[in-house]
Amino acid sequence: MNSTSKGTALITGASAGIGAIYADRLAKRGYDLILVARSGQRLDDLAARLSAETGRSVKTVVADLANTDDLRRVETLLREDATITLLVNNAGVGSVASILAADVDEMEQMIALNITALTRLTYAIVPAFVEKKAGTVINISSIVGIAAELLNGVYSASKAYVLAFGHKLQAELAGTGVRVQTVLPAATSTEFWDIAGHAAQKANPSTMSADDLVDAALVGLDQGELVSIPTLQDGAAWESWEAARRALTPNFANAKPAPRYKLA
Ligand SMILES: NC(=O)C1=CN([C@@H]2O[C@H](COP(=O)(O)OP(=O)(O)OC[C@H]3O[C@@H](n4cnc5c(N)ncnc54)[C@H](OP(=O)(O)O)[C@@H]3O)[C@@H](O)[C@H]2O)C=CC1
Ligand SMILES: N[C@@H](C=O)C(=O)O
Repeated sequence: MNSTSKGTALITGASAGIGAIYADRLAKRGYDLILVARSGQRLDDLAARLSAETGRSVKTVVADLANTDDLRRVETLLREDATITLLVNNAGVGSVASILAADVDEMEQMIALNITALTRLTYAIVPAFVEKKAGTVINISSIVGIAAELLNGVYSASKAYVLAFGHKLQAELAGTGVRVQTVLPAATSTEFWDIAGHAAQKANPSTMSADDLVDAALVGLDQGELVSIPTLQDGAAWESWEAARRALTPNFANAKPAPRYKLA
C-alpha cells in the first residue's frame, strides 16, 4: 500500500475485467481514481471497496464512450482536472464473428469505442501532460493487432490502430517526460469473451487471468517498456520483429516501381 498520492488515474472500462484490476492495482500504488463505464452500480461497488481498502479518493463517471455527448463529457473532465496524471484507455469490445457475418452497425460502434474514444481521450489529456512534462497514457491494444486473422477483422484492425497510434505518439513524445505504453493482451479471462461470442475461451488453459495480465503490464511500465505483451514468453522475438519493421521504413519510398513489376 502506498500512502503518497501519485495524482489521479482515469480508467475507462473500469467496471469489470482488466479495467477493474487496473483500478485495484493503481489505488494500491497510491493513485486516486476516476472510474468510467456504463454500469453505474458496478462502478459504485468497486469504488466503495477500493476507497475502504486503500483510503484513496475514488470517483465514478457513468458514460457510454461510444456516445458522442458522453465522450465529450469525459474529454472535458480530462481537460479540466489538473490532478490527472495517468489515463488508462482500456474500454473496448470485441467479436469472433467473421467480417461478412458481422453486423456493420455493431462494427461501427466497435470502431467508435475502440478507436474514436481512445483517440479523443488521448488528445484531451496529452497537451496538459506535455505542458507539465509528466504523465502517462496506457493504451490497451491486443495481440490480434498483429495476429490479425485470429478474431473478427474489424476488432483486429481496431487494435492494430492502437498499436500504430502508440508507436507514433511514443516517437513524437520522446524527451517530453510523457510516457505512452501500449499493452497487448492475448486471451484473458474476462466477460470480453461472453460479449465477443466465445464464452468458452475464458476457461481455456492458455487463457491468462486479468490479475496476471495487469500485474505483468505494470511491471513492464515500471521497466520502461513501450509495448508490453505479458503472454509472450520470448521477449527477444518482439524486439526482432520491431527491429525488422523499423528496418523496412527507409526502403519504402522510391520513384520507380520495383523490378518485379517489370515496368522498365
Ligand atoms: N479479454 C481478452 O481476452 C482481451 C481483451 N483485450 C482488451 O482489453 C480491454 C478490456 O477488456 P476486458 O476487460 O477483457 O473486457 P470486459 O468486457 O471484462 O470489460 C470491458 C469494460 O469496458 C466497458 N465498456 C464496454 N463498452 C463500453 C462503452 N460503450 N462505454 C464505456 N465503457 C464500456 C465495460 O463496462 P460497462 O459494460 O459497464 O460499460 C467494462 O468495464 C478491451 O479494450 C479489450 O479489447 C485485449 C486482448 C484480449
Ligand atoms: N487478444 C485477445 C483478444 O483481443 C486474443 O488473443 O484472443
